[in-house]
Parts: sequence; structure tokens; C-alpha cells
Amino acid sequence: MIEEKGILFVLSGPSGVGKGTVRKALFEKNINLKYSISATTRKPRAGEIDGVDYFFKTREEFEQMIKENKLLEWAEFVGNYYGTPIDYVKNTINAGQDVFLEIEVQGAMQVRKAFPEAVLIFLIPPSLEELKNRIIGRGTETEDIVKDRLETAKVEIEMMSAYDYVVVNDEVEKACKRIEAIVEAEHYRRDRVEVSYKKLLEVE
Ligand SMILES: Nc1nc2c(ncn2[C@@H]2O[C@H](COP(=O)(O)OP(=O)(O)O)[C@@H](O)[C@H]2O)c(=O)[nH]1
Ligand SMILES: Nc1ncnc2c1ncn2[C@@H]1O[C@H](COP(=O)(O)OP(=O)(O)O)[C@@H](O)[C@H]1O
Repeated sequence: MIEEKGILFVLSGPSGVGKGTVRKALFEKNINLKYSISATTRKPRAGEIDGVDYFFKTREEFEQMIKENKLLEWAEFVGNYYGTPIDYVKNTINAGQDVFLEIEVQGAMQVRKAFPEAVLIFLIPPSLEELKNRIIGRGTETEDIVKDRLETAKVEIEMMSAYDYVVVNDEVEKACKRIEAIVEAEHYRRDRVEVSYKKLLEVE
């Protein structure tokens, strides 16, 4: 089947659920997805490379990008800006390739509005207890922040109804398989293929 446009996939979910971990594992496989590198004002961590992990920006540069409408979505998260450069997403989709975003929940809601045909995947923890363990296990937050994050996570989990798919991140490999299944199934959706299929019939 000929498909003219790629699909925009968005992986989101509460902080600490494992979005970054699952996304990295997914991209270690030979998958047919293009990862959209985000812009951020967060300082690079050891080993992170500008233009690979993120496009690292100053607050001024980032605010300029907002002003010039260069971001598909953006959010302030724990004191830093994060956003998706719009040109890469548009150009890649128009070239017929699927794009994958891994972003926090406020940004995912903006994508839903700006790009209603995007496929939103919500990553959830097997339990709140496990989410707490993961946030603590990461070791970057104090006890107060862990409590805050869990409260926020409860509110965020209620936003599940805005998503198209829900994936439980019990094991990283299983979560990746579920996402791959979603990506594959989306290409068989009648509404995506019927236009090109009809064209095909006209030709024959
Ligand atoms: N809205 C939005 N969120 C993003 C973007 N890029 C990354 N994030 C999210 O920002 C949060 C913090 O990311 P990061 O600083 O790399 O830390 P970590 O993922 O918590 O280790 C994560 O929830 C990411 O999913 C983006 O372009 N837009
Ligand atoms: N399926 C999993 N099982 C156990 N630990 C996990 C799993 N997925 C992620 N983790 C761990 O949970 C913590 C949070 O993961 P991270 O990818 O940073 O979350 P997020 O990007 O959603 O904030 C990390 O320490 C990570 O190693």
C-alpha cells in the first residue's frame, strides 16, 4: 500500500514511569521510526551530546523559538523549558516517514490540539508503589519531591482518556513490543489507507 504521509507517534506518561528508558531501548532496535530531538534549557548531563540527546539552548534562545513559532509544543518542566522543533516533524512526516516524540504530559496535550491525527501512547507503571520505587531508585529527588511527583502522577494518570493507547511498563522489553505492535497496527487503519487504495484502484 502506498502511504503518502508518515504518522506522528507520541509517548508520554507520568514522571518516573520509564519513558526515557523505554524510548532508548526502542531505538536500539532496527525500527522504522525517526526520533525527534527536543530543544531544552536543561544543562547537558555527563555524556550528553548537543544535537544527539537534545538541542541545548539558553532561555533567551528558547524564548525566541517560542516567539517565532518554531516549536510544535513546549512546556516548562522542573524549572527548564522543553520543546519539539516543528520543522523536523513536518518535513519528516511529509517525506512519508513516521516520527516519534517522547515528551511529558502537558506537551502531549498540545500535540493533540495542534496535530489531531497524532497517535498518543500513555505509558503507565504497573502500580503506584512501583512508580514510587522507580522515582526513589533514580536517586535524583528528595523525599518531598518524591511525594509531589506521586501526587502529580495520580492527577496525570486521570488524563488517560485523552490518549489513544495505554502501555504498561512492567518490563522494558515488553513495553517496547507493545509500542511496536501499535506502530504496526496504525499503518493498517482503514482511514489511513483508503485514500491511497482508492487511487490505486483508479489506476488499474
Ligand atoms: N513537552 C516536552 N517534554 C519533553 C520534551 N523533551 C523531553 N521532554 C520531557 O521532559 C522530561 C525531563 O526530561 P529529562 O530532563 O531528559 O530528564 P529525565 O527524562 O527525567 O531523566 C521528561 O518527562 C521528558 O519526556 C519536549 O520536547 N517537550
Ligand atoms: N520496566 C522497568 N522496570 C524497572 N525499572 C524501570 C523500568 N523502566 C524504567 N525503570 C527505571 O525507572 C526509573 C525512571 O525511568 P526514566 O526512564 O528516567 O523515567 P521518565 O523518563 O518517565 O521520567 C529509572 O531509574 C529507570 O531505570
